[in-house]
Amino acid sequence: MSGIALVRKPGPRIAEGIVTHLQREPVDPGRALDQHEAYVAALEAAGRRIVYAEPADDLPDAPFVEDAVVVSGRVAVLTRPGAAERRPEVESVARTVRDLGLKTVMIARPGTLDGGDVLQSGPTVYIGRSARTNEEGIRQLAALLPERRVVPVDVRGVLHLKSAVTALPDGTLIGDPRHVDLPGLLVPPEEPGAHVVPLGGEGVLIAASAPRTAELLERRGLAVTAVDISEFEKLEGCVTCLSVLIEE
Ligand SMILES: CN(C)C(=N)NCCC[C@H](N)C(=O)O
Repeated sequence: MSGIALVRKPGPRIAEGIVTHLQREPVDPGRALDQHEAYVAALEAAGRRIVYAEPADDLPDAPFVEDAVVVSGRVAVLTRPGAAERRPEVESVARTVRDLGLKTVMIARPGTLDGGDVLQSGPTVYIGRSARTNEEGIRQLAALLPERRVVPVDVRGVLHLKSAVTALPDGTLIGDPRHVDLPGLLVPPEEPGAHVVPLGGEGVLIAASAPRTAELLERRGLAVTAVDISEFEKLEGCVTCLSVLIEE
């Protein structure tokens, strides 16, 4: 698949990232960097051109780059993250997407929106109503993407919509009905199995912590690549959070 994957390397302060629903565990920055390199290599092997946002080593959660920008076609919506300490991440991501020639628009106060709450599947954009994304953020994103069908979704007990549900290449939603009410969910056998990144065609990227889901998806004819992202999972990250896919 052609296209870009926007990513950002984890910095030495990654272990200080925000933890909301999990018990804090020690995070090894060196291991996180190695895992990030393997994640990037998997996207590259799937044909993506890798573009790095500039390092933001003072901002521990900066590698979760998906929360700073939502890209729809050639429009990049710069977010206003719900956690105030994550807002400084957006400026450098804005520079990168402008350098790529995307038109930038932004979510403005009092709206809050994290990219992790935005799940795009075909013509539909599901937007999580979560502790990070408010009603005004949803309203603004819908107004900025008038050609898309926007579906707000309540999120319970997890950080983001995409902590609970993502989409397979055929549009099937895979996720956990304890956290979202969406019809026709394919329920994965383990929690991190709810997170997939489409790699093009029948390819999907998932976390190595979801081996039974990998088997389930392979039985459905998908080509699964698994990557170990344990250090990011300790900070409530998942495979989607570490990249933004941009079509060229
Ligand atoms: C879909 N997900 C989960 C994301 N897009 N982002 C994860 C951000 C994790 C970070 N420690 C935080 O609490 O903000």
